[in-house]
Amino acid sequence: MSKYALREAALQLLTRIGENGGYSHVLLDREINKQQLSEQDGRLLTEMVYGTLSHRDLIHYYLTPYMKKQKKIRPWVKWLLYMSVYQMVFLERVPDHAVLHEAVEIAKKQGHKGIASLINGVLRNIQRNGVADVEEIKDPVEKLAIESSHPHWLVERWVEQYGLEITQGMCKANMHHLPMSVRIQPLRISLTEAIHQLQADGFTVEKSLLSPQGIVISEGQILRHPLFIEGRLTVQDQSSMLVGEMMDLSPGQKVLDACSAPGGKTTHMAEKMEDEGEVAAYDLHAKKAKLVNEKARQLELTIIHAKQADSRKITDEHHLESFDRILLDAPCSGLGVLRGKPDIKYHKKEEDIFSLRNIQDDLLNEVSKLLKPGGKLVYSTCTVDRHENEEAVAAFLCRHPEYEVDPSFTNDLPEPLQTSHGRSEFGLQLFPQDFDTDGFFLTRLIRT
Ligand SMILES: C[S@@+](CC[C@H](N)C(=O)[O-])C[C@H]1O[C@@H](n2cnc3c(N)ncnc32)[C@H](O)[C@@H]1O
Repeated sequence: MSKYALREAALQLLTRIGENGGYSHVLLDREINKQQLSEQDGRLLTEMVYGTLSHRDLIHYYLTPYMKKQKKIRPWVKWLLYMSVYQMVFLERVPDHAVLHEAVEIAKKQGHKGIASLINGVLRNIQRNGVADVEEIKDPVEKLAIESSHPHWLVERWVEQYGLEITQGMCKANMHHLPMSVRIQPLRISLTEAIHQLQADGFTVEKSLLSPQGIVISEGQILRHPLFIEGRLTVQDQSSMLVGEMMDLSPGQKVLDACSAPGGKTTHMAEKMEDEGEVAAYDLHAKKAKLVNEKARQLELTIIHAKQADSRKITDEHHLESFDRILLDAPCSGLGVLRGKPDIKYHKKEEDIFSLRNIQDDLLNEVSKLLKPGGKLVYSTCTVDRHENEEAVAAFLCRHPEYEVDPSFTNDLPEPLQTSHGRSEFGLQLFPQDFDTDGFFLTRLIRT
């Protein structure tokens, strides 16, 4: 595909995602497959789309002084400018004159001479005079929000909860690509064998520090590899692997996974149980519960039975105090998983945190009734927010004096996490910059 056609495709995707909020990874994959793009073209298209989206607010800041006289411009014109400025400022290997020339050509073709001349004027001015320095922004929260293109309310909230330094680390990590990690199905392949096979096939891999089943892949297309296709390994972020590691499972137990789809943690638990015992898995949506059963089949695990149910009423399905282990991997605001999908940070709303917390409280209250005395309950979220994490646990413990944080929780954490600054009396908050993972929270409670 010519560079011009690639830029046109990038512009179409950006306008659609930026204005209508389509899922960037789904639309990008679809475009790459539809156009049958080479690996190199696919990478450039992804770079232009993801790069522009993840730097949206910073680019807007750069453009503002050059757009003062402009009244409203059409969305595609705005995205053409954003995309061009992204390439001029951040992509060193693309010469400015090529970016400028092609932007003007696209403007002529899709609009008219007037738009082409606007694009030409703005981009030439930027080429001549450069862009503003964010250091000029005095307020540190505002500066961080703009330079990392995160919503102001979120940066403010994080700074209040975790301080400026940790927030800076988080925002920076969210601007970078998340390395892919996979989990071996240990009943079907050993870690050494999997690493050996992947290396022999040209992959660059290393063992995870957080799970003995985890492999971090820095080079190589795992989704096309036979080990993945045959279900000998599955894709899972290392932070999520921690859950299976911390459930303290053994063969023969009866386990509840209250919010299970798509089944990453359900299958991990069944592996830890050597596929002996029972995992009752639920999800609010029937279609999603089906995904859990499919994943279990793919990985050749037989003890998982997933069904649709609202786990806020799960005591309708089971006897009280009947499970050895319970996992509540709760629906959450997802503020820990902003890095893979650069546009989702713009759609998050602070009020969602409060409505989700109500659901988390209801779920915790309900599932906790099903745990046997002496049993263990893991509560986890893929978010970074005290209200949904530490505070949710603290409030639960107040309401349920029969529960406490498992005193051996910290000692059982993998070695690198034992001294992590995210530990508190209520659990462990993993920040995305700590181990280059998603942001994640987990804790283990016991019923005394
Ligand atoms: C964080 S995701 C779970 C991810 C899953 N544990 C995994 O590792 O693959 C939360 C899930 O909870 C489900 N959910 C939300 N509210 C629920 C409810 N009231 N009862 C059961 N499931 C619910 C959502 O549909 C979503 O699939």
